[in-house]
Amino acid sequence: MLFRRICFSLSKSYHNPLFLYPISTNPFANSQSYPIIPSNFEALRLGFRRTAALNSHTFVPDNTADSTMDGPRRPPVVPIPSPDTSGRAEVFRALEASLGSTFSSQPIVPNPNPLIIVISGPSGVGKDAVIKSLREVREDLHFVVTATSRAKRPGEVDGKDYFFVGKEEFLSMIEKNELLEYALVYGDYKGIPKQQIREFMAKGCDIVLRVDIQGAATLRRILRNSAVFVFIVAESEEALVKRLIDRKTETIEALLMRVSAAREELRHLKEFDYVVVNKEGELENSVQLVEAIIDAEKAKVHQRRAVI
Ligand SMILES: Nc1ncnc2c1ncn2[C@@H]1O[C@H](COP(=O)(O)OP(=O)(O)OP(=O)(O)O)[C@@H](O)[C@H]1O
Repeated sequence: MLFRRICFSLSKSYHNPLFLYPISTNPFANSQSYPIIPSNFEALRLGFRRTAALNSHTFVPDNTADSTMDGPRRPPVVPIPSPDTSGRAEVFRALEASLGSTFSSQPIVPNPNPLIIVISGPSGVGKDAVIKSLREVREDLHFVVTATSRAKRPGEVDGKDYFFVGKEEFLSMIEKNELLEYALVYGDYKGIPKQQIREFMAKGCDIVLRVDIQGAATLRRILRNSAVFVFIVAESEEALVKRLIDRKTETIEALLMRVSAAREELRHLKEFDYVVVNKEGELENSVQLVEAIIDAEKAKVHQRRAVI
């Protein structure tokens, strides 16, 4: 009851700072040019007058003004010509003069921070397929090339498929803390070079990292919420297994290992920020959804900020 009374008396108070907020804040104002004096049009519109006795952000109701929102208005101190009869520049200047400040040409919102997008999911769900299509439609993304200690296979291109570095060099990269994350996979090292990420983030590019579930878990520990984690999944276990069989790239042993690992890997879904169900024959929709996730992340008011 006491709380309600306080709220009621605050809402009645003309000294309530919330009540005054729209007057004292002008998001378009360039405060370098003129001091912001919210004295004329806006104040008159709301039926306030400025008082010298109170501080510059404080106003009291002007009983001489018409304080109803829809009633007749007092003309602004600086007459503003109608856009119907005057040029845009003239109306623009009059609006500035009336507000007592110039309109800034600075962007209202700064450029979004470069984003790190971690794409992961069980084997065979379509990570590579999604990334391949994404590469074609988004030029502003940098797809990180992983470093590996394994030998180059026929047809592989250094710097495109992997950075092929010898085992000695890889160990030296670990020693110098040059890798964001690394793992020993079937006797070969694989890792993400920090320098490559730094270089492209400095150019304003968003970064895409394609890692397995274990890699994603490690990156989550390192990057926490500064990166966005996307889990790609097939619509069903059955669809996933059929896709892997059709790919014809695995031996029977490898196939069995991948499908049994996939079951366990699906449990990690909750550690991700987004899930994309890559349905059979609907690869394009999945790519569009990943794009929408990136766009939504770039439009966030509270941006992620990754420091590598
Ligand atoms: N939406 C889809 N519909 C039908 N086939 C698909 C779809 N997405 C991917 N594929 C096919 O499924 C197979 C597995 O996809 P892909 O190789 O991209 O999986 P992956 O997640 O990268 O697997 P891995 O982790 O084993 O490398 C490929 O043959 C690919 O062309």
